[in-house]
Amino acid sequence: MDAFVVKLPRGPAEDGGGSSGGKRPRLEKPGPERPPAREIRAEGLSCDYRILFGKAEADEIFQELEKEVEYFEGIIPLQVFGTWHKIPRKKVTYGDPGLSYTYSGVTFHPKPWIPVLTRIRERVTLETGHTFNFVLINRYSTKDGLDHIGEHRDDEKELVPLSPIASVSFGACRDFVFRRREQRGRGGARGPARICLQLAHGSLLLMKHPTNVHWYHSLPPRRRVLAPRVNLTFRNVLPVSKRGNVQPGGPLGSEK
Ligand SMILES: O=C(O)CCC(=O)C(=O)O
Ligand SMILES: [Fe+2]
Repeated sequence: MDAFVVKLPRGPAEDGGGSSGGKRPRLEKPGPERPPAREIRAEGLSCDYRILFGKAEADEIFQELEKEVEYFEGIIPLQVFGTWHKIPRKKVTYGDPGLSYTYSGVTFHPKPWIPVLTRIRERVTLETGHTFNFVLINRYSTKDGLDHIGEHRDDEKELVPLSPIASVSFGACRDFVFRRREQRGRGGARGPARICLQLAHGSLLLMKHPTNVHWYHSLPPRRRVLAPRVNLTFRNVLPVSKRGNVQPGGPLGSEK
């Protein structure tokens, strides 16, 4: 059996303040609305998962996201093994002025921050101690559960090296699957090859280095999930002046 399912709601209790320690202010105490944070660890994988927003606040933010976020219009090309496709979801980026990233050879500039995104970003910073200058938003629609994101790593050269990625989800709870980059074989002596999480409404998954070096992740199609889902990945993008020789098509490219 190669799949390892992390049953998030019933795992061992962790410190609700996250892993980076220090003197960060602690938010409300874990309670029925706010279960304790959970560390997810495997060889080369280090993530923290927690409920960041209780249901009422998550509902309110989700509604505001649905009203205020303006997704990129038209067909966003996705090149997989040399063939062009339309991405199977909606997508947009927001961020600090002057940043840019290249997707399948096309350079995009993020839209300026809007209040609902600033609110989420500030809460993520308060909770994790990390700051972020950019967010990639994916919306998986209601139509048939087939909207998805294929297997990829968030390892673009435009990202600040070693910086974590904070993934915040609203709406339908969907499976999120990590798959180890190197299949080691020989009885799986090095731990699980796959880890499946369920990312709940209002949750935060903090993906820390070196997760995106050693593990791919995906959000597979789920025909039975008919409710929409919005996911925000907060990132740190290098200002253009500080970038090395970034290859066109590489940054935030491949499946994204
Ligand atoms: O929707 C998700 O949970 C994952 C999104 C993702 O992996 C990405 O935007 O790079
Ligand atoms: Fe990703």
